[in-house]
Amino acid sequence: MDAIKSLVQPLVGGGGGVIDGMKLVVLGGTVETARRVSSSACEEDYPYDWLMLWLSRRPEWQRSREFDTTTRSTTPGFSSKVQDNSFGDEDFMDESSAGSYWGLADGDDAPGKVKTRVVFQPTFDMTHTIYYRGHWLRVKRSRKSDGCEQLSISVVARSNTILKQLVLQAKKEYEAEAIHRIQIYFADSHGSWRWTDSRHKRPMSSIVLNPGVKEMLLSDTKDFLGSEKWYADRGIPFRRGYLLHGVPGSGKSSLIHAIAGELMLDIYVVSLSSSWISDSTLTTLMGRVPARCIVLLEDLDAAFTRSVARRDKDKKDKEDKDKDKEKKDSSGSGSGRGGSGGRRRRGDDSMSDTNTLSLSGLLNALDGVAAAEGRILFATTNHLDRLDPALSRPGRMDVWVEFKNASKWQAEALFRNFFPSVEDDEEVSPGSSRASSTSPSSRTPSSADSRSRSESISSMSMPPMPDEMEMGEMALTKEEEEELEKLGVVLPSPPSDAGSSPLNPSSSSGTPPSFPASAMPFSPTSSSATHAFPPTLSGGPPPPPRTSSTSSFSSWLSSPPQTPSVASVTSALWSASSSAVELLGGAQAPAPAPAPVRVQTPTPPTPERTPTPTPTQPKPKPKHSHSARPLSKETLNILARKFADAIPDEEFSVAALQGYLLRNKSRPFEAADEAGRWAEDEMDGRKRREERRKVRAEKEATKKEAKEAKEKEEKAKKEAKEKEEKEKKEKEEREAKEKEAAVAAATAAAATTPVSETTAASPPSPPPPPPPSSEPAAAAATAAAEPVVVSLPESPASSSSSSSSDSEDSSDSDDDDSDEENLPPGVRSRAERARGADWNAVGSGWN
Ligand SMILES: Nc1ncnc2c1ncn2[C@@H]1O[C@H](COP(=O)(O)OP(=O)(O)OP(=O)(O)O)[C@@H](O)[C@H]1O
Repeated sequence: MDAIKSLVQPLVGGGGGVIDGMKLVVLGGTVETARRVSSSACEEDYPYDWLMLWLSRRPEWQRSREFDTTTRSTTPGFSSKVQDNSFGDEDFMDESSAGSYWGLADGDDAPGKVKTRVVFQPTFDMTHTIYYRGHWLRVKRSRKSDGCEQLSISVVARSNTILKQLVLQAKKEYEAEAIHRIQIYFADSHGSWRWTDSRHKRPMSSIVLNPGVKEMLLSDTKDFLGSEKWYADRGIPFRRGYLLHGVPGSGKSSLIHAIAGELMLDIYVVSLSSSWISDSTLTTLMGRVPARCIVLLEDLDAAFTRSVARRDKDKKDKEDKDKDKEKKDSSGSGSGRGGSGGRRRRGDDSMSDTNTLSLSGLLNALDGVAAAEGRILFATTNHLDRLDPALSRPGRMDVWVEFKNASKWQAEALFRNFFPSVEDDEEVSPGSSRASSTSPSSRTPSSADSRSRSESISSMSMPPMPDEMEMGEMALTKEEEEELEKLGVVLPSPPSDAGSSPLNPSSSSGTPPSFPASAMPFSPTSSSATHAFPPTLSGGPPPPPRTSSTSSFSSWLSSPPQTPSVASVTSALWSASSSAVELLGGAQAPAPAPAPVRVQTPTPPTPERTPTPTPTQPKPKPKHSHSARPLSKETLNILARKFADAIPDEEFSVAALQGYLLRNKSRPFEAADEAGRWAEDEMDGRKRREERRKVRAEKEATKKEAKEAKEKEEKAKKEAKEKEEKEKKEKEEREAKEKEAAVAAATAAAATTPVSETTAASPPSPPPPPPPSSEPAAAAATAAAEPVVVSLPESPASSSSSSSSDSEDSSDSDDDDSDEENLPPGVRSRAERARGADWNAVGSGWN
């Protein structure tokens, strides 16, 4: 309402009854004729992307005092660099082509200076007014409560044609952009696909593989996409898988990128080595890919390695558990320890919960019920030996292609592709890529043909628009109307001529002027109904439209689908290179589900090598330091051959050779001349590195052994010490027990002993002395069994009685006693001395 008021205000001006009445009329009419289109980024709503791209190109934002800028747009069609994008190679940005809509660009051409591209977008929660074809449009970008971005464009007009035109134009511009680019989506840990990057298509001709390989793959994928009916008729799931395996840097990702460009398919990447990947996440992701796309599973071996590691871990856990149980049983206690062990294990389990992709989970995601149909699956691995044979089942990985280090043939082709030739420069038409004409493979019918078609599609899909300012509100052409109908674009019709709108005969005057994005089924194809795309997070856009891509692609494949896929593969293979490709499995059999086709990197034709002539042409001086001057074809051939001769066969990856050429990009002659030395240096360096690695490994092994020996020794020492301490402790415990027993016995004996002397005169009985050892204790125990006679010191008064008792107790010492009686006073007899000793022994306990 505010918007309308602001528009009407200048017209109606100040107050007054008549004016107020007029205001009401105008306002009422305006309300009735206001039209709005809105679109949201979170839903599967392509128009959001179309409109955002279109808006960002509007010159208004550059004049506006309120706009948002970004250097990282989520809108496909904008080039962006994303840190976590590990897919493929560097994408060189074409600044000049971007200039038209990158509002601000650093105009400084200083070499090496990084340019920052800035996109202008409507500010959030601000209403912007832009002029389009004689109408003022009001644009509002807002954020909904669920965090999704929403874009509303409204216009005050009698009909909604202008909005339809706007949507169509935005769509065309978007598609014209998308036709040169492929979109890359990465899986996230929530099981959703996030739009991550948009890349320029990579020409097939820039991929240097031995003859026949890429042609075979391209033709096979095309055949597959055109064979949907064949699969449906036979009830075979419409899926095909390609396994690319081999050394790193050999072009696996690059080839997938190029094929995606040729087929105009987007790429959905999942890295199976991600820490969060699990069976359920992968299944969800696989069920959410659109009907036509390339799914790329990177590091396929990670799933298997982890499965094995997990099996080992489970085994170890089980052993640990058993050990714990045994310990618990034997000790009869230790519940605390067991408990903590249990807690620890649970902790480990919860960690592995985030990382539980299993082989069966992977296989299920590939061909389970939830797996999407129509997708082309590419999987890459550097470790074929780690994969499970279960993967070769049809529908999982049907074609296996091996990638090796660069052959001489590849080295030569790479060199020729890398440096420009004069002839090529003359041949190259403005705007076409050099690489597409230089590579011999670009002249193969399939890629050249498809490229020219895509170019014609591109030029067809974006007709020059008439000057907007002068056009005013135009009627839609018949084609536009049909296209809108196909798209299912439904816009509210004006109440006055609702029934008469040729575009929307079905829409009634009751249609609300504003409607949610979901009410606009812009989905380009009917198959998009199964395109269960999840809401992307943080404003990532849904997959871009592929309407024209798909339809134009089907026009490429307008011939009836090739029936048996294997046959087509076979023909593709043999036509590509009869000697180059080896088929494993029944290629002749009209098998509905073809056996995996294994393509080994073919041995390239070895050209008759004549001694490489030295190019006679004087070395041209490069005009620019960053690129070489074009060479004559003859010179280029000579140099390329020289280069290939100097490079040993299958020693270096293509990526390594490319790195060398990049360092010499302005010096083709030197690049060819010095290649031999570079290769030698590299191989020497490799040897040295290998030796260093060996020495390091040996050192580490020795260190490890020494450490283990030391640990063993320390453990033995510790065990011996523990044993000693344990024995000592046991001995002490035993002694203490014996002592207790002795004391108890002595106490018991003392309680039962008849005292032979009057206790009145006796001193208080002393506590029994502790037995020094077990023997005295035993003696004491024996003694306790007999009555103890305690001899007291003889008092003069009792000497007679004492002597009488002596005479009774020791009859064998009668002689001595009688002798004693005869002894002079002060001289003690032997017996008396002995008694004194006894007395002392007894009395010592008192002192
Ligand atoms: N066969 C090839 N043709 C053209 N360029 C290649 C080829 N192989 C490698 N390259 C170049 O080397 C770089 C790395 O290539 P790419 O990522 O495709 O290799 P890869 O086999 O997928 O490696 P990895 O297994 O490590 O992922 C890229 O810049 C690419 O342009």
